[in-house]
Amino acid sequence: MHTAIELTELTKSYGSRRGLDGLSLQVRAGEVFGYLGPNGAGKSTTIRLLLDLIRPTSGSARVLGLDPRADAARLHRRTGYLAGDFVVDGRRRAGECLAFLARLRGGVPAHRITGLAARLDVDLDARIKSLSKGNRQKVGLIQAFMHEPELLILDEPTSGLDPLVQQTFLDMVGEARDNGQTVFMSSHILSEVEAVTDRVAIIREGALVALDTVDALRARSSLRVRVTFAAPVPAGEFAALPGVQHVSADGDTLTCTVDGSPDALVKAAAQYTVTGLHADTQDLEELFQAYYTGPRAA
Ligand SMILES: Nc1ncnc2c1ncn2[C@@H]1O[C@H](COP(=O)(O)OP(=O)(O)OP(=O)(O)O)[C@@H](O)[C@H]1O
Repeated sequence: MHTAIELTELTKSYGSRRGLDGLSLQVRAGEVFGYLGPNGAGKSTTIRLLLDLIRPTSGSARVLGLDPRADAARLHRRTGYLAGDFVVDGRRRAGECLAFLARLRGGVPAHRITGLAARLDVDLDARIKSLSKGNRQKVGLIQAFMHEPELLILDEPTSGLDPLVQQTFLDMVGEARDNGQTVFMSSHILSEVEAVTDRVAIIREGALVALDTVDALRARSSLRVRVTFAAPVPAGEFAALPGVQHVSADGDTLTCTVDGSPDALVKAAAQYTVTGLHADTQDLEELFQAYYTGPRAA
């Protein structure tokens, strides 16, 4: 089986509100897939649909080749799920909760639980209610990873984790991939997950706006250019060039962005006396901001 998750025209309406709007995408078996989008984009809605915690208004989802609704019990045994709002009985000790969840999953070797707890620095004897938000999140991660499921579905797994623990988490994800497991994880911050993701989908207002590798998305970044001339130049002439946008002139300095080749810009600038030239690419976070706020087009 080469497809771990397949969404076809998946739509979820909450009354008149649209949670998800005809979303189609495929997650390949064995990949680490980042699911990104701003708050309210529909990430948790998608994840809840995958686990049959809510039902679609129309369209369909297949997970590990199964129907989330008809095959829910079989599917839940083969997946590890971390909810965005992971909650367990606060009066119980972390170790008791994990042992209980391990039994529900048909048994997990004790060393898997203690090993993950040691790695993430979780006190298994502590009562859940005494744990900080970050430590509760770590208990959530342990229960998702402990049975080495074929598919991990993680909703905002890095939320509340300090940078050191985030790195441990990323290592765990990398090891899961090496082990042949598939990881589908949501985040609204690309930099927290880009190091381990094979591909990322960016969604906004319930629809897909981009799906590619991080490198390919990076290659789509615009070039930011600042040219200084010996004397002021007519900005309009540059604004008309292919791919050149956001042109502004300040005295003898012209700034703009360029999509694609800068050839036309360089040739136009060469008609005048150039005294300085500076060019750099948008950083990834800026690019993502553009996806989050720019026109809704894939
Ligand atoms: N139970 C619900 N009832 C009504 N509207 C809902 C419900 N759940 C989600 N929505 C709406 O659906 C849209 C998508 O929400 P969702 O929680 O899936 O987004 P998200 O991408 O996970 O956001 P966040 O990053 O803030 O968790 C939002 O507009 C939200 O207000």
